[in-house]
Amino acid sequence: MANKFIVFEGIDGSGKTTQSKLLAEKINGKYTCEPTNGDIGKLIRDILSGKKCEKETLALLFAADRVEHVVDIEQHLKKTHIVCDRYVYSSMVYQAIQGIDLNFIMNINQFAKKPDILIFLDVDVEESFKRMNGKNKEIFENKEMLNKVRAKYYEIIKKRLFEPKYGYIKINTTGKSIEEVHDNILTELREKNIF
Ligand SMILES: Nc1ncnc2c1ncn2[C@@H]1O[C@H](COP(=O)(O)OP(=O)(O)OP(=O)(O)O)[C@@H](O)[C@H]1O
Ligand SMILES: Cc1cn([C@H]2C[C@H](O)[C@@H](COP(=O)(O)O)O2)c(=O)[nH]c1=O
Repeated sequence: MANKFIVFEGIDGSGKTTQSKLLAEKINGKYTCEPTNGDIGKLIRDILSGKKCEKETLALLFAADRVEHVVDIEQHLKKTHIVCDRYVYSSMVYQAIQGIDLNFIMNINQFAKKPDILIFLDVDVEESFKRMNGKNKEIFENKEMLNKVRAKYYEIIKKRLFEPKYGYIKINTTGKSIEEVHDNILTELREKNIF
């Protein structure tokens, strides 16, 4: 069976990093994330922490970071599964909400590799704020914004934009423990015969 490329998406504080690391460990895969820890990813994190930047520049930086990331993903897929914490769908959501045209976003990300599955971790915004507990999120730190982000994820999935090979898994994490969400994910992956 070929190694799988699995992507986690969801609003800030939905549990992506927690769950993607748990899944990567469970399936002996490699955890990766966007923005990456490379030079472009580091520049993006500087911007996200408050450095001024035009929204078009940020969209291009995420796409540029993704160019390097996709090369890395392709290499590692030869040897192991990949579990990715945020990917092109975050650009389709966050940059679109910032006012960037979706066709432009898809065009600058046209090289992005389609994942095998997208796991969308849904959560009530109120709960996500409690979980983030003051984490410094300059650009996207308000409930109205995160509600727009959540709605945009639903829109993308409904329209099946950049549809993964085996489709989507949607997990509602509100009121669930980390372990319960992890178990839900494993169950859904087995039901889709991903593993
Ligand atoms: N199901 C859960 N119940 C309660 N707390 C959780 C749950 N999942 C994650 N957390 C906690 O919520 C916080 C955010 O989790 P995590 O960093 O995994 O979210 P994230 O979606 O990656 O957030 P971001 O997009 O902001 O990086 C962490 O402190 C984590 O321990
Ligand atoms: C990949 C990607 C991310 N973003 C935004 C979404 C988040 O608010 C931050 C990343 O923060 P995290 O705590 O590391 O998840 O960046 C974006 O706007 N566009 C993207 O493509």
